[in-house]
Amino acid sequence: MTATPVTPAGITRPTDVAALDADRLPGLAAQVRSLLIDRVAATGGHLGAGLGVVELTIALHRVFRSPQDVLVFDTGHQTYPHKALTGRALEFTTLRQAGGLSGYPNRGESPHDWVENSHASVSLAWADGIAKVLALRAETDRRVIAVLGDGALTGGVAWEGLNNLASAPDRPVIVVLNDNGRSYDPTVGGVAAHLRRLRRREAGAGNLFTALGLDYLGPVDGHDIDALCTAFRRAAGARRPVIVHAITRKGHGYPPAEADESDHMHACGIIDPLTGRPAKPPKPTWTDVFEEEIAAIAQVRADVVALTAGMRLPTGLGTLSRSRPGAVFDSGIAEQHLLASAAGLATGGTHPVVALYSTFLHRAFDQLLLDIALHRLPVTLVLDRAGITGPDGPSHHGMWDLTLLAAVPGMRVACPRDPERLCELLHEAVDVAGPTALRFPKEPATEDIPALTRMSGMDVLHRTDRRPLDVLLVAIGATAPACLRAATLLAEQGVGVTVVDPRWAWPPPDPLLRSIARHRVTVTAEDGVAAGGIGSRLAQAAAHHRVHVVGLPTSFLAHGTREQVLTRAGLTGTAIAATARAELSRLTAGAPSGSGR
Ligand SMILES: Cc1ncc(C[n+]2csc(CCOP(=O)(O)OP(=O)(O)O)c2C)c(N)n1
Ligand SMILES: CC(=O)[C@@H](O)[C@H](O)COP(=O)(O)O
Ligand SMILES: [Mg+2]
Repeated sequence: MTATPVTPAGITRPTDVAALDADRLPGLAAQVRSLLIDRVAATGGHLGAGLGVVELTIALHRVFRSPQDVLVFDTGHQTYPHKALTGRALEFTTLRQAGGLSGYPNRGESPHDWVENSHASVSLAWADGIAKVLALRAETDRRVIAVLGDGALTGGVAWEGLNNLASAPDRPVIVVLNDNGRSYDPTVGGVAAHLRRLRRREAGAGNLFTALGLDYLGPVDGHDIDALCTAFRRAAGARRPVIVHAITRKGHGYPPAEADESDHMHACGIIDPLTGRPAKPPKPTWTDVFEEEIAAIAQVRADVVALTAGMRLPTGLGTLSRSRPGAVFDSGIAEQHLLASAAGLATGGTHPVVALYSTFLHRAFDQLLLDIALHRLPVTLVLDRAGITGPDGPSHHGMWDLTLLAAVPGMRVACPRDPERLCELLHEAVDVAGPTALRFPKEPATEDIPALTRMSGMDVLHRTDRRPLDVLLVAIGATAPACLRAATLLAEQGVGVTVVDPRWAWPPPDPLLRSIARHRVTVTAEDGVAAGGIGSRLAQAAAHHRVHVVGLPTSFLAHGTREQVLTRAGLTGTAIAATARAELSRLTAGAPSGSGR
């Protein structure tokens, strides 16, 4: 009689995986795969990467004893199988929803999760640090395993990791290289070429890893559980730093993902699980607007080139890469290299446009400050996913960029309020002979918000007729709709409101400081941390006037929909209006002014 199939729901802990008869493992893999497809189809999330590591994750949990053995996943987008095999299978109905399962490892969910940061290439550093502390505590019976992708291996900090792991033969970290040949695009650069030669066992390929001093096991079929278990046991027995080179296929086992040449369904929205097609036709996004405009600009500006860190399509460089292939440069997942290479390109007379997600700028701040700004080079950063991204959670919100950018000498920061202004400001930015940045949110392209008038670059969006200049609302970028909503609420309460959009939010246009001086109260709104952001710098610049900053708290904001997170953070029209009212009341009562947030 055939045994009943093992379902992930029946796996409450990794030892359940280890205890299974080997002939039941293919069934378990099939069950995990269908769980991922069914659940991600219903909620949206990452798919291709997780499908590619189902067998690899089963093998990890058969050979190693998590959490006694430490499993560190790089980037973390591929950990849905790991979550399914560590007792969370039933929670996938809440995936990436407020209060529900995170799309990345999360220490609050499970002792089997270690690194919540979804930024690539740091798993080896984490593993190195954990191995060191285990050695200090003489806990030599615990193994440390880092699982990183071939894309993550194109990041410089991964090579810093290999360098350090190789320096400590007595601290045996096991590196599992999940090589599916893809980042989003096929992985680029010399590392990718070397991995291809190793995959093909080409004679004379050499081996970068053994040359550094690690043992190398592979290439191993990353979908053969038995072969993987054998390799992992050998790696564990080596008692020295070792890399297991597993060859996997991104999207494996789900034909729509396997057939998706763009990125093997790396991430998807709500889809029909049978076809893999979106349940609803996708709406045009800000990224789409940028994609079209940068291609149009580059058609007439031969000096304009575009740069990406392994994210050509997600950052909207697809059209340009097809219309002018030589104008788009992909560094791999290497933002620090990307920005310093932009400095080199700019020195040579081009105007580089560096397309990044806002959150990934953090690791290249030094290159922005001392390679680009110090030399006052004409580089434009286009920061997508700025502000609250939502379901991707705290390590993906693009909420620190304004604070970082405003601290850079000579930096000019454009914050378009709508797609029309995105196009306008992009054209202006590529004409600036110095460092500029332009940022926009992850959401469908909003309706254009026309201005009543423009004063030296600053747009006036609303004025309450026949009312005094009680409140000035300064809308930074995508907060304009919320500020206009606040103006309506305040006007209903008899408050005179002016709403302005500086467009170039930093440094502030002169008319903005004059407007602040003319109004009783100023409230600024930005989808960036309030501390050190545009508003607090305006407050500083207009210190003798009442400026109240509505912005995001300096804290890590959990995942949820963008609207839920913005509402929780008080970045809504109602909350902005309440801030203005409270300040006016304090003024009227002669009470001391409240501090900015
Ligand atoms: C520093 C950084 N830059 C960009 C990204 C966006 N990103 C997420 S996954 C990914 C591709 C990762 O490729 P790989 O490591 O090979 O994993 P795979 O998806 O193939 O399993 C990228 C570029 C990121 N998470 N971190
Ligand atoms: C893990 C990672 O960094 C990317 O996959 C990111 O989650 C994609 O974000 P979008 O879905 O907003 O393109
Ligand atoms: Mg990969």
